[in-house]
Amino acid sequence: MSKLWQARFFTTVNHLRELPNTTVPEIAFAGRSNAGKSTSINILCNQKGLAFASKTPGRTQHINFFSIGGAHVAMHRKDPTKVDEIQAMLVDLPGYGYAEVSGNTKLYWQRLLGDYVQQREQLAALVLIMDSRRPFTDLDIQMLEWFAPTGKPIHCILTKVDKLTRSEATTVLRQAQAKLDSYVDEDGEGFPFTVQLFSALKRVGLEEATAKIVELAGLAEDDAAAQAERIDTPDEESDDASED
Ligand SMILES: Nc1nc2c(ncn2[C@@H]2O[C@H](COP(=O)(O)OP(=O)(O)OP(=O)(O)O)[C@@H](O)[C@H]2O)c(=O)[nH]1
Ligand SMILES: [Mg+2]
Repeated sequence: MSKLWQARFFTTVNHLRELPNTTVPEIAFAGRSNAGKSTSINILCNQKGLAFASKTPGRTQHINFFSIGGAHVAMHRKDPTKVDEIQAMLVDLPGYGYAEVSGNTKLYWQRLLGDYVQQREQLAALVLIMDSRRPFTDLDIQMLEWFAPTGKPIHCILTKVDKLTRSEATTVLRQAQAKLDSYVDEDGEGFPFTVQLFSALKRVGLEEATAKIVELAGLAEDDAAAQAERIDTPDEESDDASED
């Protein structure tokens, strides 16, 4: 059972000033409207109705936070003792590039998204969800370039691969990898960008995505630490246990 399965709805945010004052790592899911962000969150968390997925593009219009750890947090949100138990947050961002929203609304959301990804200290990594049939649209690139200067990781998920043949999928993955490798900073250093294929429908790449997100959210160490505690490992065995 993956840690992500514990996810619960935490809060919805419409303005930056409403962002929760939690300090745990956040993993945000960004991507074009209809790319499959909400569906991916549901599959990763093994809960059908957690994030609201829809056939209608532009469905997720607020920033939705899902907490991991901390029993019944949704009900005890105001109770700091419960909030303390939260270990990480998954964040479902509104999709961009949705043609039907008016210019002003679009600008408002674009700015909110930009500010959130560039300024949110708690944000540990970005998961960039892209339709494998048309990855790296202009707005995806903009998102990538907004976030790259933070030096934090971006994990690209090329979803809906069930719509591609095996050889198409292989090509798409190779091209995406090359695209990400082409980003270098002023010193010629690459960025911590990774990419994988995924299908929520066929559950392709589910294990890989889970492991990656658990790692990025800092939940992997927690798991290892909890396990060590349970087994009560003597000191001399924990060669790589780096806590002071
Ligand atoms: N074939 C296929 N369809 C998928 C997959 N993942 C999502 N979809 C479909 O894509 C549509 C959009 O999915 P959502 O998860 O709502 O997309 P979103 O990125 O959250 O969209 P917004 O909330 O508008 O930003 C839905 O009809 C999903 O059923 C997949 O892996 N394969
Ligand atoms: Mg959505």
